[in-house]
Amino acid sequence: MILLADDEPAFQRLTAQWLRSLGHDVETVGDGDAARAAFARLPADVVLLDLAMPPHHAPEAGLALIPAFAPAPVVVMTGHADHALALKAIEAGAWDFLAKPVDPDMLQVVVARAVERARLAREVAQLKAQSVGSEDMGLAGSSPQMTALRDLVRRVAPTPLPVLVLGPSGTGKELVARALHQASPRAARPLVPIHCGAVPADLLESELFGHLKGSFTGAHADRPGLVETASGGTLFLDEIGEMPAAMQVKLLRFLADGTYQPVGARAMRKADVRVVAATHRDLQAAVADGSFREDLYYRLRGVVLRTPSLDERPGDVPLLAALFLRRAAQGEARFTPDALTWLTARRWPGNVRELRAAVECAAALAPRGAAGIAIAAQDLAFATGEAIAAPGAPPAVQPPQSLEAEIAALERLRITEALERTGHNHTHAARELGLSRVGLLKKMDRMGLR
Ligand SMILES: Nc1ncnc2c1ncn2[C@@H]1O[C@H](COP(=O)(O)OP(=O)(O)OP(=O)(O)O)[C@@H](O)[C@H]1O
Repeated sequence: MILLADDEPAFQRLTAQWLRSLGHDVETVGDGDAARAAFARLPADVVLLDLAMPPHHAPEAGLALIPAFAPAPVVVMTGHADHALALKAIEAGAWDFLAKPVDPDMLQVVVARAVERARLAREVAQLKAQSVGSEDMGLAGSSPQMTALRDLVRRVAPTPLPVLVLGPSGTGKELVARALHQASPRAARPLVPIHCGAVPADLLESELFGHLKGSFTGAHADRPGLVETASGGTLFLDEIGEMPAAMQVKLLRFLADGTYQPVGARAMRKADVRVVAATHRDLQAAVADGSFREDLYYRLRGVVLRTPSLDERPGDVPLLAALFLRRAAQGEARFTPDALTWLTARRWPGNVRELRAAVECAAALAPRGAAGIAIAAQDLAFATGEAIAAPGAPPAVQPPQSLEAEIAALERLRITEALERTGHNHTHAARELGLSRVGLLKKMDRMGLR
């Protein structure tokens, strides 16, 4: 479908007639707001846009409109003498331009190219969506929990149902939202994320639903909201549990029938958006204590997906660590056996995010030998701030392997600390540790510390 936005009735009529005679579906509108609203309702494949239309008649307002139609190719129509403006439009993301009065043959060629481009973009998105069906969709892990989660994502993605993703912090809730979008028929349209807790409460409404020029101090121009930007695609409401009460009502109305009101606007608008929300908070408890609306909770939870913590699937730790190491290291890289033991023995309260950060940090700091980098337990401990070894100093904390090994590591740590504190005076260090001098020396011999 082609959206033709032009305020001259005669031009609109004749152009639409010509395009229809060439076999295209055409919808016509006479101003910028109507163009945006029509696109939000039903995203067109191609947009033909006159840059100087009501309500502003200023070409700058037309230029500002161009991104709202992404990813549809936009063909702008300018006056013959407006070459500079046409170039600005291309910079702003327009696909092509036509000079007015428009030559019908030229129009036919430009529109055919733009339609072909839109078709190719759709095809690429479809192929991508099919291929994600066979891979891990970016959600790595071979545990039964992750396999079940991926299965659910594949089943839910093609539906228009709203999805609520629940799980502790750092477990991949945003990745699930991306996988849902990528495997859905909306993949060619944008996925628009918003962190509901990061935007100040008084700005959230305008951020989500947009505003009209002059609707509040500082609103110097009309601005589309994220709902409009996500039109035809997916809106990801991250940390939905942080959404202020006043916004919860407005979001509820939008979820009920797809309508919303930009700040300062009189009329309602409509957008076709699939909503995925996520939170690490216990939403049911928030409903019980009155901080989250019950009706909104039930609207959001069309389908509930849960991302498991790493504690629930420790078997995924080596696999994820190897994945992050492959991504972070350029060239050969591996973990030493003690590093793998350390990784699986440790708990990861920050979940995959913490694991990823530790591996990336260790990979960046590890020295590169001829055979690439080998990351040891010590490097990981250093990366997580658990053991800061001074250059040349004996390793501070060894990875806990068994109770015996843990006791030995602690003994070694206490002895090296005491020696450092006493300037390597064996008598003083022994006294501090509650040992005889000979006893300390024997231990130091055994540990190779002399
Ligand atoms: N299964 C996974 N496979 C690969 N990477 C993962 C996986 N799960 C999480 N990650 C990575 O871990 C990091 C955190 O993931 P993400 O932001 O999706 O978590 P989250 O649950 O949304 O966190 P928060 O609740 O703090 O917003 C990201 O870098 C992400 O790429």
